[in-house]
Amino acid sequence: MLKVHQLSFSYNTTSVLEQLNFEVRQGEHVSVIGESGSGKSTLLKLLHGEYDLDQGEIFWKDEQILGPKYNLVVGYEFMKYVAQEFDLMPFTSVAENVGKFLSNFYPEEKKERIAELLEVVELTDFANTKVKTLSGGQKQRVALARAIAKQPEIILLDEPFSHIDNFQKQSLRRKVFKYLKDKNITCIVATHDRDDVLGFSDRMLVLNNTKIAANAAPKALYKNPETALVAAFFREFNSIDQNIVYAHQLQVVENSDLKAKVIHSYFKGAYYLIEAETEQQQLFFEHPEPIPTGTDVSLVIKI
Ligand SMILES: Nc1ncnc2c1ncn2[C@@H]1O[C@H](COP(=O)(O)OP(=O)(O)OP(=O)(O)O)[C@@H](O)[C@H]1O
Repeated sequence: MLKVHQLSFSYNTTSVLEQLNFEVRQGEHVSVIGESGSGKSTLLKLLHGEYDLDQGEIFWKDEQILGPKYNLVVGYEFMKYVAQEFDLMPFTSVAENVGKFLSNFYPEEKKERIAELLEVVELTDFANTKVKTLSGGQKQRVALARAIAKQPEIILLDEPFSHIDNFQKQSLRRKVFKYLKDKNITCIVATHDRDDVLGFSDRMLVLNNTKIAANAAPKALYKNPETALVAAFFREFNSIDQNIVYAHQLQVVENSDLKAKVIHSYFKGAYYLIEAETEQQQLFFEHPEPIPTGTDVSLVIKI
């Protein structure tokens, strides 16, 4: 169990996180979301022991996570952190990078383990390629494989799939998160991508204004987002009479009190996102077909 108690941290005089309290169980998958600059990366670095806290404490089981003031070497055996910048060995092969922290004592087992890890991150064909010749996304996958090589108890991932193209992202995400769940590895992911959260996270921590604005299951927050910040993370939404209404919850009908004029139709694949305006506000709704600009429509909220 990870326990964070009254954690406060500032860079020089700028307060970034104030009095955070939360817990994460062994094997749990928790996402940390929030606007750019809300402190997601800082929180992961603090959990990793990279900085000294201003206040509060962090425990993994019975061990207190301490910053550089108390620890000569940053980090702990049971914890791995994959930062946005990956610290790889550029002139050695993918396989050597992945196996860097594995013991050479049982070379056959080491080889098998590296093969298993390369399979998880879909880099089997690149085992002998030098890291310096890889793309950003491939490097990110090497960093992921290296982090899980020694089976940590807890892994901290900062935007883990940000460099990976859409062709591979979906399957890679499923493989990596399934691997972590199967091995009961606690996983904390800082992300901007709702697809990293929906379908994978047990819980979401929302950072806003130095505080935890929400801490709940993604489904609960999706169904009842409460704030624009949370709703915007999931999908396009409107604020109607101070209620959050997702674009897919607005439907065109023959006649209603909510009337709007269409401004633009955006092709979104399975549907069109229609931008419209009433006398008071701009509205977005989803529709199976484009609607000509200037068309008057009546809308109802369909919950
Ligand atoms: N080393 C540093 N020194 C001083 N200020 C910093 C440092 N690192 C981050 N900050 C500031 O702390 C705040 C939080 O930054 P952080 O990188 O944790 O946010 P984030 O939520 O991870 O952002 P993003 O989503 O853009 O990665 C920002 O205002 C940032 O400018």
